[in-house]
Amino acid sequence: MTATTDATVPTRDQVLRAPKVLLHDHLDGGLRPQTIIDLAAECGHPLPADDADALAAWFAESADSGSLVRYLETFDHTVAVMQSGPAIARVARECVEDLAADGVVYAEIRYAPEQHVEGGLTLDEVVAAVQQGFDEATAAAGGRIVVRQLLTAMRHQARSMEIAELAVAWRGRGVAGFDIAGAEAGYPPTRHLDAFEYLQRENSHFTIHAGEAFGLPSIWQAIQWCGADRLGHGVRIIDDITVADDGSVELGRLAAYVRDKRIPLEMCPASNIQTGAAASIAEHPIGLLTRLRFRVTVNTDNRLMSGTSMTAEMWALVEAFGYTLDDLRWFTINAMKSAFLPFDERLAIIDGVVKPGYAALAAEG
Ligand SMILES: O=c1[nH]cnc2c1ncn2[C@@H]1O[C@H](CO)[C@@H](O)[C@H]1O
Ligand SMILES: [Zn+2]
Repeated sequence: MTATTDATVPTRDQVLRAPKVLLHDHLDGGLRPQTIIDLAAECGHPLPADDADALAAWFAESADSGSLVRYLETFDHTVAVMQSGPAIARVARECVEDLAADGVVYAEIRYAPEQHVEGGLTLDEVVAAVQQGFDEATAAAGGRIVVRQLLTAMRHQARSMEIAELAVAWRGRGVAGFDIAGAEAGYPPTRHLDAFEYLQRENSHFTIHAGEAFGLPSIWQAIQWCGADRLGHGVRIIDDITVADDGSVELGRLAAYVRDKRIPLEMCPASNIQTGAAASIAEHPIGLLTRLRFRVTVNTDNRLMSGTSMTAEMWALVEAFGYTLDDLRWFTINAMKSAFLPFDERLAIIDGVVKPGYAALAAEG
């Protein structure tokens, strides 16, 4: 053991206090239950439950269906109450407050602007409202957390080019990249090839939800046709890896490419169990992929639907795999290296925040 690392298994309190980096978290999947109730009352949206605990339970149960499509239906209620500037700004502000309280030091938060125009907002006004909420909360947190937006286009819709242009227009003003999300089967990433090609010409960054509810062809398209910088989930890359009875491992060409190129996997264990992409945390491919040193990152996906947090995700991994502070530090540095932030800013967070934070925990013995 060196002075700055620790090979002991942390306590839950240490996981909470450890600096954490979050690359995959949906703004409309992380509302506080009470906020949904308040906003629904303001805009007259009927909810399936009317007190905060019952509503939280409804989301968790409804999302627990084993199907991505059914999981996504729960977003009807969160998106419905995020249709005005003040409502969106409040959700964005509270998101940052909740992440900061959970020990997150850097986060990229995504949502689909096209889903927030029912109340008459323009796409630009939606992005501005989110940014206002982020700015207020990051200022209040006194620099303890840095937050960027990722703009998502819905893969079953046809607005990806417009959203890609919006991401480029807002680059440097709080937006760090682009994504596509929604039901995966039947909506391959190549459907949005023009948007991805445009972003590449603009030297922009993007990630693609791929290999969650659909397998290798989706991952292959996302990387080799669309040029994704990172993979949202990417769990099905496991289908291209063979583990023999003697424990030896063979990577197929796609899995080898993903590992060799250090393509970041935005893994979201709790969400994957709800949508049926993995049977349990202990059986989640993150264990093998970590052992094989893919560039694995740990994420929440939807804190409301999965009743989760960065601390809860990491703690579940500690319990299932016996991960040490060194392992959590590795996930965190992997994530920070993979962020859509300029290199010098990534380095400043790794050297100025992540490493000292883990060193302080290691010194606790
Ligand atoms: O795990 C997921 N896979 C695919 N799509 C998702 C997931 N979580 C959320 N969304 C979709 O992304 C939209 C914008 O944030 C959400 O409204 C939801 O439909
Ligand atoms: Zn997601």
